[in-house]
This record gives sequence, C-alpha cells and structure tokens, in this order.
Amino acid sequence: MTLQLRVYVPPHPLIKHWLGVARDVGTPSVLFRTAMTELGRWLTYEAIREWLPTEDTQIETPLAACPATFINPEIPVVVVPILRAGLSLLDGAQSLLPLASIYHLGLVRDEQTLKPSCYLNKLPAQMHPETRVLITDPMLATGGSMVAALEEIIQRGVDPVNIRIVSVVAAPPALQKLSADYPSLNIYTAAIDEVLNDQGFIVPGLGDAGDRTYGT
Ligand SMILES: O=P(O)(O)OC[C@H]1O[C@H](OP(=O)(O)OP(=O)(O)O)[C@H](O)[C@@H]1O
Ligand SMILES: O=c1cc[nH]c(=O)[nH]1
Ligand SMILES: [Mg+2]
Repeated sequence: MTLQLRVYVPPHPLIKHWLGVARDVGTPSVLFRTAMTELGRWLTYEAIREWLPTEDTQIETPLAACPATFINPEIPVVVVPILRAGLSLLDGAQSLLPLASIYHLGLVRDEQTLKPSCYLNKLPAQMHPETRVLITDPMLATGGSMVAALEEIIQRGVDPVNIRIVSVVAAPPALQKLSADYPSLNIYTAAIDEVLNDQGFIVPGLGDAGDRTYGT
C-alpha cells in the first residue's frame, strides 16, 4: 500500500470564524488566545476521529442489555505541544482529551537560518508503538520545526501512522517536506496559505503566533 500525506481543512463555521479572529491584526492577545483555544478544540475534535482507540462492550441500561463503545484506556494517548505557540492550542485539545499525557517540546527557529533548535524536551525515553500522539503547533512554515519534533517522537518508538498534527496555518514548503519524509501523516489545519516571505513568515498567515499569544 502506498501511503500519502493527508491534509484536512475541515469546512466548519466555528473553525472559519476563529481563524478570521486570529488572523486579524487588530485582535488583542487576550482574544487571540481565545481564538487559538477554540481552534485547538475544534481541530482536535476533527483529528481524533477514527484515531482515538475504542473498545466494544456490553452494558445494561435500566431496561435491557445494550452494546456500548468506550475509549480504550489501555492505549496511551499523548499530546505534544511545540512551545511556545503550540501551547496556545493545548487547552482546547485537552478539553477533549482530559486523560492524555502532555509532553512539552520547546523549539525555536533561528531568525536568520530558519533552522529550529531545541531548548526543552520532556518526552519520555521510550513510547509504545501504539501510542496515539497529537502534535500541536499553529504554524507549519518551512516545516523544519515539525520535522525536528517528529524525529524526536519516532526515535522513541512511536509508529508514525499513529501521529496526527493539529495546526492552524500550513504553507506548501512544510507540506512538501512532511509529505516526502512522513507520508503516513494526517494533518488537521484551519487553512493552507500560499507563500512564505523572505523572513520565513507565512503570508497572509497570522503573524508570529508565539508573540501574539504572549503579547511579546
Ligand atoms: O515550519 P517552521 O519554519 O519551522 O516554522 C514554524 C515554527 O515557527 C514558530 O515557532 P518560533 O520559532 O517562532 O517559536 P515560538 O513559538 O516560541 O514563537 C511556530 O510556532 C513553529 O514552531
Ligand atoms: O508565519 C509564521 C511562521 C513561523 N512562525 C510563526 O509564528 N509565524
Ligand atoms: Mg515565534
């Protein structure tokens, strides 16, 4: 079977609404954070379809026996927010995955070379191959940060087919790089924008997501 990167842009009015709020240059940090939380929530809702492991069982209603499906607690579910900006999507993701373990990964791009460097890595030494991993990072620009995150996660034993990405704005260079290196990935994003500018910013994008989240 040939695997191919899948990028989902869910056509949901709430996702469109909060994307518009996040993009608007006049949106203050406090509202920007609300927009990112809501985008994290609704994109996670879409991303965990046919991904969150379930188990079928039999229960008794007050009236009769009835089949039921529950979340399978045996398979670990993990969220990896890429600091800083990925943290802005975490509250929304966590509201749907309250039992997930959160492993923080701090990456920052060099403003000149655009290469990421890691300043915090709270990933465990090993992860079970079946672990479901949701990575949150609102901006996929050159793709360098996401590739660095995927390398760290996969070298710890996770099967790439169990990894999903929640993003807000994705750009073609990142999608091309991820498609070549990780064809089994599923990406959930609010928008795909056309270009990067000379500084590696997505245009029209939403600016520096980390700075806008934290008012820096
Ligand atoms: O696809 P890339 O070209 O790697 O760019 C995307 C990365 O850049 C931003 O992080 P940044 O380095 O600005 O750190 P911050 O989140 O702390 O602002 C963003 O949050 C991504 O992690
Ligand atoms: O447009 C961009 C690109 C990278 N990081 C951001 O925060 N914004
Ligand atoms: Mg930034």
